[in-house]
Amino acid sequence: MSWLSSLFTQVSAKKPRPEGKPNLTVRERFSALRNLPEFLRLIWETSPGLTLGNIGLRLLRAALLPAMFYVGQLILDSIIGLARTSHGTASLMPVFKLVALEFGLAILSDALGRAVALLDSLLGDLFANRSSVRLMEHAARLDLDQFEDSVFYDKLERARRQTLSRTVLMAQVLSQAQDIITMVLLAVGLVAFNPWLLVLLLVAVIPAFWGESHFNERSYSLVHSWTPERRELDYLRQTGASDETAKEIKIFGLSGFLIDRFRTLSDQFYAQNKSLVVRRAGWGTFFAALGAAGYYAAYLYIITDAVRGQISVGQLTFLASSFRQMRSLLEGVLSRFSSVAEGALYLQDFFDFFHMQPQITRNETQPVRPFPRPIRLGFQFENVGFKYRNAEKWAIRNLSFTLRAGEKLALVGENGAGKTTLVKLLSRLYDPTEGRILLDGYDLREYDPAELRQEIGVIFQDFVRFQLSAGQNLAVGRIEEKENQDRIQSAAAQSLADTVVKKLPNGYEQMIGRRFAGGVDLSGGEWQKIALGRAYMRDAQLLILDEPTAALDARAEHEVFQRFADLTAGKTAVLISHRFSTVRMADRILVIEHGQFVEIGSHAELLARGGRYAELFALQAAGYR
Ligand SMILES: Nc1ncnc2c1ncn2[C@@H]1O[C@H](COP(=O)(O)OP(=O)(O)OP(=O)(O)O)[C@@H](O)[C@H]1O
Repeated sequence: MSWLSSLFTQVSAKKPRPEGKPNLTVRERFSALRNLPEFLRLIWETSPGLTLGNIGLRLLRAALLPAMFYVGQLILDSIIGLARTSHGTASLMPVFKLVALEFGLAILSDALGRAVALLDSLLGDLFANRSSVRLMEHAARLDLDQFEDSVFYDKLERARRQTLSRTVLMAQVLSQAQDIITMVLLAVGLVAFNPWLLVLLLVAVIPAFWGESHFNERSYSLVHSWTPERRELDYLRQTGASDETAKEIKIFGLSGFLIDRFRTLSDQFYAQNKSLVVRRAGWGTFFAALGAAGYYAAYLYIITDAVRGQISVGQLTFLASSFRQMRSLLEGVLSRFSSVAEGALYLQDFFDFFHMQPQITRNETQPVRPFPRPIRLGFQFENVGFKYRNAEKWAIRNLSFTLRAGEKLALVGENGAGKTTLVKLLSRLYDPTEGRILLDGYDLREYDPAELRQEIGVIFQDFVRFQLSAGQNLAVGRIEEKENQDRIQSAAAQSLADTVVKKLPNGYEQMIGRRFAGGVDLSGGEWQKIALGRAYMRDAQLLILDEPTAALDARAEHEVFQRFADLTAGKTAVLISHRFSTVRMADRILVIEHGQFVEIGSHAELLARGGRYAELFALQAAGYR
């Protein structure tokens, strides 16, 4: 039995499991079970009442089956007793009572089954909802940096996808416990009669379980190792018959070529799969026969005892039914074990996700520094360097400059120079890898990140187009003020979003974006005006606009900046733009290249200096001549 030896090598040698590959070693299956207590605790916390009810009903149901078998035994024995002694004259009342009892138990068992299914589904729905809320709450606490790690992201995705299957896992775990209790109760009866019956049962069932696991793993491996070919098969099938490809397939006469390749590949897969399913069917028959042999051996043994008068006919049926039931329960428990253990392994992703902690938090050990109002000195970059997670090169390096309080600073640099990165460091979406950023002389890390973000209004170039109403899309700039219509309307007026809203059929109530019914989509520039309005929703001390006007037409851009200068009077502002017509309005301009400082100064100073800025400015100006 080569499969048997391969099973044992699995137990002893743990192989690395490629990502997404579902076949597990036995050891992996067992060790994943350690996640179950924590999982059960979460279920309990979801609803102690429903959980208690569920467990209570299942306990009752677990005990019902042995009770019914026992009543069956009593019925048979009393029938035989009556037939022997009374020759039809004695009262049938005791038998009727027993039958009525069995009938009652049968109805109760059915009702309990339905009640358990109902509680499973209610508890499962509630658990799925609570898990999604927990997941969203925890994800909101984590750092941006963590979302950019592909391993973390896979974990989050898997944790998210697991929400539904975890409710299945919950029902499986509870059913497993219920069946085990039924088995223990039935086993007590069998052991009381003869312990060897239990041994016989295990001998009959366990090989079938091992066989099942082995062939499951083989099919998974086959399917897994054939992933590229199966993708190719899908591709060939689609390419061979689709509206997009039909034209070229006909003109070039490619159908024969594609069909031949499809036929070759699918025949190879068929051959390999056939050998596996034939072996599986063969072994399956053998194991089923082994199980049946165990059952009939036990049956013979019990019959012999009954014939010898050592047990009654009622006991005979009780034991035979118990044995048969135990066999099917044991098979069920063992095969469910595989899926429970696999589900428990996926729980690991879920828990790993929750064990992850954000790095950018308030320092709990030090008293938090109150945010300065107003900012007096500004933000000072001291030799700041930053490298994205898993990135080879530095996005920003050796950067030193001061963003003075109250000034309007424009950032200029080619694509990928590090402008957006600098803004993310200012708003503490990331912390510098090297060096530090000071605010009024103290490290930015000494302030509460939540307070810092309240004082900063940032509109990123890839701002979010929320599928919400126009008013809500503005209100996200300060969500606490979502009911404050005056504030929303004045923010809209400041960013020119009011001109967009006026044209909408339902004004501020109009759903924008196409995802939901009745939604109206906007042009790129119209979206940008709405997004800009978010910056004016808050009374931030530092305003950052990352390419805020890229999609605006020339007239709108001019107007936006006229207003911007007025509206940010006395506030600190950072502007990122590739348009020099915008940039030149700033008090000073910082030029960066490959994440490094190049020069800083006013438009006039930089032009006079004749450096990089003057060169870029001349280049763009030439385009307009
Ligand atoms: N999340 C990220 N992970 C890894 N690298 C990143 C990430 N974001 C940006 N980078 C890299 O960091 C460098 C600086 O990017 P940044 O977005 O700051 O440039 P930018 O000056 O704003 O460019 P643009 O003018 O195109 O908006 C680029 O080389 C970019 O590829």
